[in-house]
Amino acid sequence: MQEALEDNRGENLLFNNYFISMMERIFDPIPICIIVVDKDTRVKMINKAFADYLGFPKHRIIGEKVLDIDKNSRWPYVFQKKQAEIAWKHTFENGHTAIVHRIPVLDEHGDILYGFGMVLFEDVEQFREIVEKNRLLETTLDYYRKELQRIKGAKYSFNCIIGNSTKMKEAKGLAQKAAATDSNVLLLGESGTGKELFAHAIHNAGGRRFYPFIKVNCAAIPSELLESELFGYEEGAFTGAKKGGKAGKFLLANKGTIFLDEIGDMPEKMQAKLLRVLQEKEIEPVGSTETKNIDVRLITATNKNLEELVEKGQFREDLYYRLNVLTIKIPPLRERTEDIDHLCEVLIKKISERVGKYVTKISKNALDIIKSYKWPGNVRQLENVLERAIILSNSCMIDCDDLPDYIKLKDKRTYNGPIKPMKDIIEEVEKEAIIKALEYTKGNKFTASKLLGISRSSLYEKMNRYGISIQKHLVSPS
Ligand SMILES: Nc1ncnc2c1ncn2[C@@H]1O[C@H](COP(=O)(O)OP(=O)(O)OP(=O)(O)O)[C@@H](O)[C@H]1O
Repeated sequence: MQEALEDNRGENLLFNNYFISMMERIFDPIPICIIVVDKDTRVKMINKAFADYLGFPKHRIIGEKVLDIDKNSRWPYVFQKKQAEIAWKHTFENGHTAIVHRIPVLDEHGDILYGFGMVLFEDVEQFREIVEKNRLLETTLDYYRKELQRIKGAKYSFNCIIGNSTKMKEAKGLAQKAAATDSNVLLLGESGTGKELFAHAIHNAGGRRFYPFIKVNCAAIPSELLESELFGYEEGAFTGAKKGGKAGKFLLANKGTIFLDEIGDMPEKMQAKLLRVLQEKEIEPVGSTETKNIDVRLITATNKNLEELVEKGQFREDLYYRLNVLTIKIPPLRERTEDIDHLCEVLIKKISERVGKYVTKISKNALDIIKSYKWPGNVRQLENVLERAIILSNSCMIDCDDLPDYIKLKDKRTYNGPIKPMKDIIEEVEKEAIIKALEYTKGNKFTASKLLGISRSSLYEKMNRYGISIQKHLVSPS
C-alpha cells in the first residue's frame, strides 16, 4: 500500500500538490482549525484558521515537524499508539488551551497513512460555557418534563389506592399483574369507586410510565367531535378546523397509555373505528388519506354493564372482547366497609391540609353513621361529605352534627341476621333502631323518642326490656 501511494520517483501520491491545494481550497474558508500531518508528523496541510490561531504564517508551518511548531504536540504518541485522541484538552506552546481531536488514519495493514487533527473549541472557557449551557438546558427540560407529567400525566400510584379489604386486595393484585403487561385492561365499577385511580396506577407501574398518560371521557365529548378528538384532523378537514390541523389523543399518547373513560357511552359509529384502530394499530386523521402508526396501551372504564349493552345490541361484541382481555372489578364502598376507617383517616388528613383547617379525627358515633350508610356515590361522595364536615367542624374532630342530614336520616339498616321467628326479628331491629337514635342524639332520650316516633315512656320501657343503658351502649366519642 505504502508503495502504491508513492510513484516511481518516490513522490507521495497521497499528498501530491494537486491534492493538497484541493484540501486548502476546501478547508481554508472554514473558521475551524484543521491540520493534516504525514506519517513522519510533518505538516502537509494546515488551514488559515489554525495558522492564525498558532500565530505563524502558513508557509512557516508547511513541511515542518509538528514538534518544531508546538513542542507540546502529542502526534508522535498518537502515531506510536495508533489510537485517536478525541476531545482532549491541549495547551499549545503559545499558551492557548483548547479542546482538540487527533485522529491517526491507518491503511488496511494497520500502518499509519496520515493524521487528521482539528480544534473543537479554541479555548476551554468556550467549552465550559457550552457544557454549562447544556447542563442548564437539561435541567430546564427535566423541569418541563416533570411539569408536563404533573399536568397531563398519571398522578397516582398503587400507594394512593386505599383499601385492604379482601375485594380491594384482589382488585389491586390483578391491576399490579396487568401493569406488568401491555394487554388491554377494562375497569368496571360504579361511579366514584376509583377506576381512574386504578388506570393511573397501572400506567405508572408499567414500562410506559415515562411516556404520556392521556385521558378521554367518551361521554363528555359530543359524538360528532369524538372522532377528531381521538384521531386528530388535517387542515381544512371541516369548517372551523384549525390551521395546520390538530393531533388526536391517540397520537399524543404514543408510546404511553390512553385511558378511555365511560367507554360504554361511545357512539356505535366510533366503536367500529376504535376496533379498526386496535386491530391495525394505525389511525387515520379526519380529512386525511394517510394513516399513521401508533403504539399505545389501552385502558378503558365504565360504570355500565357492558355485557348487557352487548346483548341489547348497543355495544359491539367484537370490540367488547378486544377490550376485556383483563377485566378488573372495583368493589363499591358498601361492600368494603372495613376500609372506611382507614379511608376516613387518610382523606381527613388530605382534605384538611387542602382546605387549611386543623381537623384530625372523627368521633366514633360519626364513624358509625358513615359505616352504616350505603354510599351510592362511593369514595367520591365520602370525600365530599368529609370535606363539608371539615369545613363545618368547630373543633379538631368531626362529629355527627357535621354530617349532612341525608346520611343520618336515610340510614335505614336492613335486616341481615338469620331467619327466625318474626317477633324476634322485629325486636332485634327495634333494639338496633333505639341504640342508633340514642347515639345520634348523644343520649338525649326526648329527641330520640321524637325521631323514633314513640312516646318517652315507651322508649324507657323498650330500653328497659332490651337492656339498653346509655353507659353501656353509648361509648363516649373517640
Ligand atoms: N381506593 C381509594 N383510595 C383513595 N381515594 C380514592 C379511592 N377510590 C377513589 N378515590 C378517590 O375518589 C375520587 C373518585 O375516584 P375516581 O375518579 O378514580 O373514580 P371513578 O370510578 O373513575 O369515577 P367515575 O366513574 O365517576 O369517573 C377521586 O378523588 C379519588 O382520588
